[in-house]
Amino acid sequence: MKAVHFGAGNIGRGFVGLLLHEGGYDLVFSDVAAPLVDAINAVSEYTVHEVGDGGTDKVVTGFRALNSAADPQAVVDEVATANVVTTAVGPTILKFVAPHILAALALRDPAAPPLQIMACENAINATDQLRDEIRAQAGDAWHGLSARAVFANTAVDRIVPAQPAGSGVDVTVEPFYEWAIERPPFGDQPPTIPGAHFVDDLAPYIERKLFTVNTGHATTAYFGAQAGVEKISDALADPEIAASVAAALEETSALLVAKHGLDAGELAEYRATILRRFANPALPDTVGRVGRQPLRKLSRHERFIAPAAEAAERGLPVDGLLAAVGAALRFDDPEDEQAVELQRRLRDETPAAFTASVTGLEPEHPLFARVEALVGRRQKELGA
Ligand SMILES: NC(=O)C1=CN([C@@H]2O[C@H](COP(=O)(O)OP(=O)(O)OC[C@H]3O[C@@H](n4cnc5c(N)ncnc54)[C@H](O)[C@@H]3O)[C@@H](O)[C@H]2O)C=CC1
Ligand SMILES: O=P(O)(O)OC[C@H]1O[C@](O)(CO)[C@@H](O)[C@@H]1O
Repeated sequence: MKAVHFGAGNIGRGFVGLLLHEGGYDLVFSDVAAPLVDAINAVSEYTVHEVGDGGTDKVVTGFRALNSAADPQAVVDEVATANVVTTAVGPTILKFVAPHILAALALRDPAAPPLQIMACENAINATDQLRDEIRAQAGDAWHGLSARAVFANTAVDRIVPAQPAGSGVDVTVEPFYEWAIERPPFGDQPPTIPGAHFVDDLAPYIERKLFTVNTGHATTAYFGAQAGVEKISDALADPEIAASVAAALEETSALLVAKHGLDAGELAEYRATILRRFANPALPDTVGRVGRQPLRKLSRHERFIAPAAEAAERGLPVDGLLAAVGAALRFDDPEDEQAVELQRRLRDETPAAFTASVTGLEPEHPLFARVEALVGRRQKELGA
């Protein structure tokens, strides 16, 4: 069995690649970073170091790497004969992966079992986004190709920080992980990934994950950055920041209870677990990494605006989430392109135009005026 995984970065090597290896797949990594591809091909094994309580070392073997920028045809050929394709490239990069998969489907033996495709990104229905991109790029040819692949959405959860210089291909991760995958697209032949669990309806899982782990993590990062703290675990040790994170997460939990009927007590335990994970002092994680790409994180279907909008529509409280949005608007990291663009746009756009274009909220939405007011406040701080 063969799996091709696009994106040999932190989550690619430290989580998806590891679980595919444990499932018995030969692994082909595809990436565009030539030094990383060379480094992977220079070793015959790498180690995933789980740090913190209960962590162990896991060794991954049976892999190689291809550079899809230098040799796209080699990637297409591998995908054409693979059983599974996964991605962990970032949701905005899926459109660049799509042409390789499309070309591979055109080459694929029509009698072969359908290619099982799963995007492992922090986004709601990322695999559907990838499928829609492939379908759009295929045009009319899609009718003849669609039966050659099945697409399943997934929710992936493991904290994999930026890796310290000199660690080579090895990856340091937290011990915890969760990989929930939609079962129905596979019929009675799901991929063999013992570390994953298959669910009939992914919506509650992905929203519970994105609106708790990712909302909480990003809230910690933005308040931490505002306080001048560098490490995530240090940020959470500040009682004021911890209270702000707790306030935002109580609101997302209330939404998850109202929307999906999740149990309030179980959600409280889930929140406690993730706060312990963020506080793991052995994890070298920074507010810069966790706060990265604030424009993506402030968009309509993401970890702040999506739950706040739905909560507001239901008349549920949103003060904690809006406070987190206010902190996100102050995220000013010169090394992060989106943070630089965020601060530039805050200077250049009216509060209404900024709110509409960045958050995607409609002017008549119950949340719009409150976000617009936060933007106006930030602009006053900037003297804009
Ligand atoms: N790091 C984490 O803790 C988690 C990350 N994720 C998600 O996983 C995705 C990747 O995140 P990380 O691994 O942290 O980022 P990363 O930056 O470490 O890895 C991304 C990799 O994708 C590669 N890449 C970029 N364009 C590509 C292309 N066109 N084709 C193939 N490879 C390409 C990059 O060179 C890089 O090696 C994101 O969607 C993130 O939200 C999800 C859960 C946890
Ligand atoms: O690109 P993003 O969305 O920040 O992804 C990384 C996030 O995902 C997580 O791994 C949670 O699963 C966090 O470590 C981190 O905040």
